[in-house]
This record gives sequence, structure tokens and C-alpha cells, in this order.
Amino acid sequence: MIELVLLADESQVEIVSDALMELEALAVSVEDADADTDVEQALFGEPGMPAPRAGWAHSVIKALFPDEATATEAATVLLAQDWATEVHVQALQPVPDEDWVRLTQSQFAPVEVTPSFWIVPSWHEPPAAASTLIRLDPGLAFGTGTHPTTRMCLRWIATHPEAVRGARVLDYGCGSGILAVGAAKFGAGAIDAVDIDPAAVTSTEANAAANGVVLNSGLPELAGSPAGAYPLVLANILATPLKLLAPLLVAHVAPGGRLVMAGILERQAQELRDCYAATGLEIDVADQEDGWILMTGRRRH
Ligand SMILES: C[S@@+](CC[C@H](N)C(=O)[O-])C[C@H]1O[C@@H](n2cnc3c(N)ncnc32)[C@H](O)[C@@H]1O
Repeated sequence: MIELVLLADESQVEIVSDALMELEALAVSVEDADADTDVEQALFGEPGMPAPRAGWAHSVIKALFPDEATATEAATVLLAQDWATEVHVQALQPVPDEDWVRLTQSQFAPVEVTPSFWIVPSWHEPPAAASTLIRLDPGLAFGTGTHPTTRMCLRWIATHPEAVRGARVLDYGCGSGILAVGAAKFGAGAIDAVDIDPAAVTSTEANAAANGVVLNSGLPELAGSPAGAYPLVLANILATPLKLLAPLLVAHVAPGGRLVMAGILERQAQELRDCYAATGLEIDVADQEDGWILMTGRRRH
């Protein structure tokens, strides 16, 4: 990993950070400037480029790149922009792996699901208002809470305690296990969490353990056990698998039970509604955020 360290005028922090991400930075962080020390150390790049002024109100922007060639190219393209007159390269340096982990982690802040329900990385103190917490660090499996589909499912769990408390739950397409853990935090009974990706199963087990949650996790064969036995089925999988899996998912919903589905774009809503209504479930659009919708189905008998 190579770190590109830039000094930029405070007014340009956002535009420089966005440009670095477009130029394939893996992570970008902004730090407070250390008075004039870093200005003195700035490299001025091309001969004739203006040196930063002493006492200049600037920020230090650090961007991580996979290799030196990508970092050098990004710096060259950035400095060639006509708006980048107050951007200076301070360093281009290799970064040890453990520093990379630290830098990547610094990108993840606690995520609010409801004012009292938060997802908090292990290196953060929980917000004072958080009475219910999921402790979760970003990993290889989908589901950190930063995506609207995950947040909407968690919000549904938090706002439907009557459907969650004591219920046997199936989390189908569990990813990081975040929905299963969220259901446990709101009092779910036995929880099965399945995913076609073995890395997701490993991640779910680790995240459950980190939250003191006991669940069964495995590949989907686990869910081949009694059909119709779950009062609550959670499935944040995307529209196409949701359509293909409709008979299987519906068969797992117990009489009187609910199916909560996410991963559906607004323009896919009608097709999904028709598909699930045909199975006899009562369908509702329960939430929407950033073009994604949350759909619920209820089996009466
Ligand atoms: C969008 S992620 C959701 C992860 C997590 N449940 C959440 O809400 O953030 C979808 C997950 O479904 C899994 N998946 C996709 N198709 C599947 C299938 N046919 N059966 C089981 N899991 C599947 C993927 O591997 C992925 O981990």
C-alpha cells in the first residue's frame, strides 16, 4: 500500500477528497494541519510550482493506493486540475498493513438506525443515546449498516417488537449476520441464518459471538428444515433472487407470520409485489430510502 499525503486549502478538502476517490484511492482521510511544520516539509513537485505560504489555513489529506504507479498518476492528474492551485504533495510513502487497517477503520463511524438503536464499530465509544447496540466491524461480507436496504430491515425490526420478541427467525442471505444479530437484540427466539457464501457464514458466526448472540448459521441447506416454521423471515437479497426464491421463502413463513424483503429498487416493486401476492401473502411497501424499498408479506393462514 502507498499513502499519498497532500496539503490542501481548507475550502478544497471536499473536492480533493472526492477527486481522490474517483482516481481509485482505496481510502481517504482528512487530518488537522500541524501549523507550519508540514508546510515546510511540502514537496513542490514540478519546478516553478508555488510553495505553500507560511501560516496558510490548510488540511492534510491522506489517500491510500494499492501501488506507487496508481498513486503517482492520481497526484499528477489532481495537480493538473485548474482548481487545484492550492494543493501540494507532501509525501508518497509505503504504509505497513496494520496502518492500512487503522486508516480503513477510521472511515467507519457509528450508524444510526433509530435514535436509540446504533451499529457501532469496536473501536468507537457508543453514542450516549444508544440503548440498543450492534457491535460490528466492516469485513468481507455485506452488511455494515451503511446501505439503506440493511438499515430499513433493522428499522423494521426495531419498530415491530410484537413480531420479533420470542419469534423463531430465519435470516435468508445473512451476509455479515447483521439482521440476525439485530433481531436477537430485540428479543427474537431461536435464529437460523443462511447464506450461499461460506465467507458470510464465517462472518455471521464471528459477529454473533462479538454481540453475545447464539444462533445457527450455515449454507442454505440449513433452511431446508421444517417449511412454514418461522413466524419471521428476513431476506435482504436483491430482486432477482427474491423472485427465484419466492416459493421457498414463502414456504418458510408460518401461518400468521411475516416475510420482510429488501434489496428491491422502486422500479422493481410492482413486479415483486405481483410475484409474492400470487403466493397468497398480503403484501405492503413498508419503507423506502434512496430509491430502495422494503416490502413485507403476511401469511394469514
Ligand atoms: C445484500 S446482502 C444482505 C446481507 C445482510 N442480510 C444485510 O441485510 O445487510 C445479500 C446476501 O445474500 C446472499 N445471497 C444471494 N443469493 C442468495 C441465495 N440464493 N441464497 C442464499 N443467500 C444468497 C449473498 O451472498 C449476500 O451475502
